[in-house]
Amino acid sequence: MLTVDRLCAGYGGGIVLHEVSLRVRPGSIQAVVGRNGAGKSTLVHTIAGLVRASSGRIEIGGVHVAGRQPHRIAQSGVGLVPQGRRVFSRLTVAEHLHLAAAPWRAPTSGGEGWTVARTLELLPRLAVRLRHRGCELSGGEQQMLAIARALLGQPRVLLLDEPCEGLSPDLAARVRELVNGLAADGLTVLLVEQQLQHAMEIADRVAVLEYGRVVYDRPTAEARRDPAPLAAMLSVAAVAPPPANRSTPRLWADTP
Ligand SMILES: Nc1ncnc2c1ncn2[C@@H]1O[C@H](COP(=O)(O)OP(=O)(O)OP(=O)(O)O)[C@@H](O)[C@H]1O
Repeated sequence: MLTVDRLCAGYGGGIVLHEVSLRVRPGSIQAVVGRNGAGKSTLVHTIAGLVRASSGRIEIGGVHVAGRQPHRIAQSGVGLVPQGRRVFSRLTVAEHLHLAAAPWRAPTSGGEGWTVARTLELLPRLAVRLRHRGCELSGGEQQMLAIARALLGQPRVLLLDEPCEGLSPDLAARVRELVNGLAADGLTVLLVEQQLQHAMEIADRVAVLEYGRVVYDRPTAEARRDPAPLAAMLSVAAVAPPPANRSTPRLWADTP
């Protein structure tokens, strides 16, 4: 369970997040949408410890982690897939994976844990690119690598900051399928998305951030039944397709 309670955070004394509260259950996906500059990245960075919370609580499985160093928060079971992937251009895929799979990282979820072999099974495209450097990968491959790297940290809470940004519609749909499968396996997922429609395809709840405040947070099914408030907040058509089946994680094998 990820609990964020009246969280305030910002930069250089300025406040960006104003008393943000969210609760994300294990095995569920909480989408956070909002306009550019609303504070979505600041929220995931604060949960990951990259931005210091000025007040409020962040709990992972009931343990208060706000104020800890980022590596301690990662050890508590928080994995971050950052906006823009942030893969190292000069390191190979194999080097990224072996660095991320540090042996001190025991599974925090009590499950079998993520190994390099298991991530390659989930994301077989990476297996054929092991010797390629970050700068030689396509956008989709870089995104897979960013997700694999986060999984190797043995997260029980996965934070994804616009993982579909810049991907073709087909690849973006596969990333969503993958995220959906990870939630089906029990991960707690907080997904920052620009596209409301895409968020609603897989999320259990949708929250809207506006000027750093949560102005909407409802189950997706409810949002789908009454899309007008969301549409008004985001100035978009909030018609979404029915929920995706969350049963089996699908493999992502073919060429992106
Ligand atoms: N490192 C930083 N230093 C100072 N201000 C920052 C920093 N990062 C973000 N901000 C400011 O915080 C506010 C929220 O930015 P943030 O990146 O969290 O928004 P966002 O909702 O993720 O936007 P986008 O959808 O464009 O990625 C903005 O006003 C931004 O200028």
